[in-house]
Amino acid sequence: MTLTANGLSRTFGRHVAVAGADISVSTGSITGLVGPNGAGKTTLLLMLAGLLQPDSGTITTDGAEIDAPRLRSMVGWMPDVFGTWDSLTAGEILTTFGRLHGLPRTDARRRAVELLELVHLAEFADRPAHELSRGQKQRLGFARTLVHRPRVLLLDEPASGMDPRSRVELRDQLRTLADSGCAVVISSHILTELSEMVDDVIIMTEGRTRPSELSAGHRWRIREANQPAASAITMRFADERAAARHLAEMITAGRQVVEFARVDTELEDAYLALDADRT
Ligand SMILES: Nc1ncnc2c1ncn2[C@@H]1O[C@H](COP(=O)(O)OP(=O)(O)OP(=O)(O)O)[C@@H](O)[C@H]1O
Repeated sequence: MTLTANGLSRTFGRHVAVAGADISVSTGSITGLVGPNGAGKTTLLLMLAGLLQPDSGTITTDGAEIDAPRLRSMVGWMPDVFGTWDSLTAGEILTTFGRLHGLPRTDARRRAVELLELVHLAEFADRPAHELSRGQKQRLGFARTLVHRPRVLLLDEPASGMDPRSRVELRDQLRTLADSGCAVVISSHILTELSEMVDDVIIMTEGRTRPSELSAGHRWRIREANQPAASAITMRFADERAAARHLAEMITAGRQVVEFARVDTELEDAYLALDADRT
């Protein structure tokens, strides 16, 4: 399944927030959405989630136009600030969302238990949401996003309040979800982290989208024993297997490799090379 938006635009009063944005995401892939503050990322995601009416443009799934209610039923939307109903417990919040998505009561309860376990909040099932920390609320927000088993996940800065372990888990969970048939879009300003988890990147500036001009594959830094750090070399490999093959060849040839690591600043470099700035 492919979700495609063409020429999406949205203005607020006289301010053009999104100006003819294009994006296409498919099952199995994780797409990063990056851009400066005010570039229009959240506005674009809201339109893709069926929560904000575009002024113009089309949204299709596998080529067929899709209306907002159907979009809402297939998309899981995780906003950057997750408002909870503070007096409800974590379990009640997820059950309520399940019910709102049309699950029968017992299924909604079962799904809530399953999701609280997934995000390691089972012990908070019966505690009111106001007792959760910011990162815990974000994990609950992620669980809420998954309640109706969406086929498309749109996540706006999902990891900003999470601790390192939760971030790593989120990254693994997103890959598992993509592998099991989800298309994932994730907006983030943490570019090194993003580049570790995405297959594609869309850059947004002043309401417009453009594919990132990242080359295929990744660069790896290689240093041999007694080689000064400054003279370590970098090489580009198509994928991890190719990198591992090269490492094996070096070792077989008796080279004393002491550093062999992926360089994850490429997205950051491409971003900083943009002329665009915050608005
Ligand atoms: N409801 C609104 N009413 C008026 N202007 C809005 C509204 N929502 C967004 N905007 C404006 O539209 C532009 C795009 O905002 P948006 O939130 O989509 O940017 P963003 O790329 O998500 O930014 P950030 O990285 O800071 O989250 C901004 O200039 C913002 O001020």
